[in-house]
Amino acid sequence: MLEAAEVTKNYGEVRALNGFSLTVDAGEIVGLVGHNGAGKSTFVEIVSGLIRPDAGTVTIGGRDPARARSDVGVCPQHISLYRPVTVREHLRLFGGLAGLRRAALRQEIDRLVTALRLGEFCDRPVGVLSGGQQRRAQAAVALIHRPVLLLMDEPTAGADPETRQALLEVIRDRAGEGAAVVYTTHYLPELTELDATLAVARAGRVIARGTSAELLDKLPGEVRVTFADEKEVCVSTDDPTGTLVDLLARADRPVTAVDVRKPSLDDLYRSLAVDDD
Ligand SMILES: Nc1ncnc2c1ncn2[C@@H]1O[C@H](COP(=O)(O)OP(=O)(O)OP(=O)(O)O)[C@@H](O)[C@H]1O
Repeated sequence: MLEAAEVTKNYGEVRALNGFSLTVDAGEIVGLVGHNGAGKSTFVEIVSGLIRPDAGTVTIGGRDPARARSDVGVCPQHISLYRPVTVREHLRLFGGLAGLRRAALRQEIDRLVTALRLGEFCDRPVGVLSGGQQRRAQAAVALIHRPVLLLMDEPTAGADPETRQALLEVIRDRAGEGAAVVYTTHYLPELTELDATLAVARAGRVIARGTSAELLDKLPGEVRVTFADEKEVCVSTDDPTGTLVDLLARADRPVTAVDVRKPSLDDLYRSLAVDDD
């Protein structure tokens, strides 16, 4: 659905993207992670058709982003809604612009009002809503025309657990119906909940891609043995079981505790996304 190859984008001296490549299939959720400034939002803006790359290619269902806008739903990192306009009016406006007719538009609005729990504030201007309510409204605007590619740029930033849960459920449902999803976040447990594959960005390119299991498999685990005198031995190892057996066999004092820690998504993030400088 989305194919990006060797995309480069410079802002003056700053190289925001430096050979960024990513493929996302229909029905796939890709968790795009990476430290601040890695290039995630710049990539999302290029795929949205908002800015053009300096080099490289991006296609959405085989088309240029500028020609595929109606296929794409964008939830930008910063709220970009009209403050005096109500949530329902936003949904009518953007649904109408995307070509939804009356009955279909009403049905789609009703679905989103229920799924994202917008009912209580749907007829209030965006400007008077709380941050979490605005987040839900922004997501609804991204989803109203049932896009086949969803670009969600930190959609749950600052959201409370209920808002987060509602957003994740809707995104999972849309992927289940065949939408391709690019989901950027700094909150990695969300990616497990979404059953997302991962793309790790660093310095303007994707440096690791795969399921979390595949990426975690390449990381060492940690074995910790505590002795009766409260001294500890902690070893980073590719073979935790073998290492533990070895440490216990060589122990010259009573052992009071052992702990084998498998690598976590946080370890993965730390190992792959640290800046070079
Ligand atoms: N409009 C712009 N003008 C100049 N520099 C920019 C602009 N947009 C982004 N950059 C720079 O490009 C680089 C990549 O920024 P980008 O916002 O894409 O990163 P990000 O991975 O989304 O970061 P974050 O996690 O903080 O949202 C950064 O060095 C940033 O300062």
